[in-house]
Amino acid sequence: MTTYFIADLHLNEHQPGITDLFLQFMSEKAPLAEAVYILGDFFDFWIGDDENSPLIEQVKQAIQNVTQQGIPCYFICGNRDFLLGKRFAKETGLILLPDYHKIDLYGHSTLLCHGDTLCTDDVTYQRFRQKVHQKWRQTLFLLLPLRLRLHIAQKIRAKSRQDKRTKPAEIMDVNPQFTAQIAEQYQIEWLIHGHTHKQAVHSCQKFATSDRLFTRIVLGDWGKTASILAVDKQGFQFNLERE
Ligand SMILES: O=C(CCCCNC(=O)Nc1ccc(S(=O)(=O)N2CCN(c3cc(Cl)cc(C(F)(F)F)c3)CC2)cc1)NO
Ligand SMILES: [Mn+2]
Repeated sequence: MTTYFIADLHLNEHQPGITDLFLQFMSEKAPLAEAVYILGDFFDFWIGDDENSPLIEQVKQAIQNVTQQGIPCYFICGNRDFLLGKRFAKETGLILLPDYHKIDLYGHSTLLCHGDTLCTDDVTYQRFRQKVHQKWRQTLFLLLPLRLRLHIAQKIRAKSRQDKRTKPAEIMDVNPQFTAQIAEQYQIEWLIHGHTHKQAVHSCQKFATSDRLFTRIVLGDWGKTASILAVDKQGFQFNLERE
């Protein structure tokens, strides 16, 4: 039996090819899985569970088909789809997980997260994140009419694109010291996350002094190809070597 991990599909209306890759994964691989974990930035943006579109309907149906077969599908929100909530989960059978979630993965103590919380050097982003994760702000935002939320979202996305162009690349990667501290705190061997779009397997030191290591597995973003991490009792592998 295999457990799958995917993240950073950034599903949106303008990239139907990625949606097709997801639908293919959910009809060919997921039904044979022990579990499926979606580790955030699943949608390119998300302004509330009341939003609807053919894309959202199609994706909901695909998830529901799998969860109704008794295959658990878990979701950790990303920096783009942190407003995906209980209603979406109820409609699809998705199980929402907190920002950090520890599991036993075939005998390996493993921590799952999206990865944006590990990018502590990006102070302006962390400030933005802290604000929009405040419950009262989310409640207020979700009370706004959908059209107004869409308008605000477009503005913020444009600003994000601008920031991404101007920020030095290294601050948008995980902070090694903070990541090691999290690994130590949760007492884990494996850390699986997405967000940086840099598919890789890193062997990291828990602390500068100690020789204790942990393995950091980074999921890639989806584009022409999917990035799917498959784990079973023999170990783990990515579906495709990146071109
Ligand atoms: O890699 C890096 C950097 C990576 C880039 C980080 N940037 C990034 O994620 N940007 C971003 C994420 C989500 C969207 S959105 O369109 O989905 N949407 C916007 C409006 N959202 C909102 C919510 C609340 Cl509660 C309150 C408000 C308020 F108050 F502003 F109205 C707005 C809900 C979500 C738009 C852009 N660093 O390491
Ligand atoms: Mn992300």
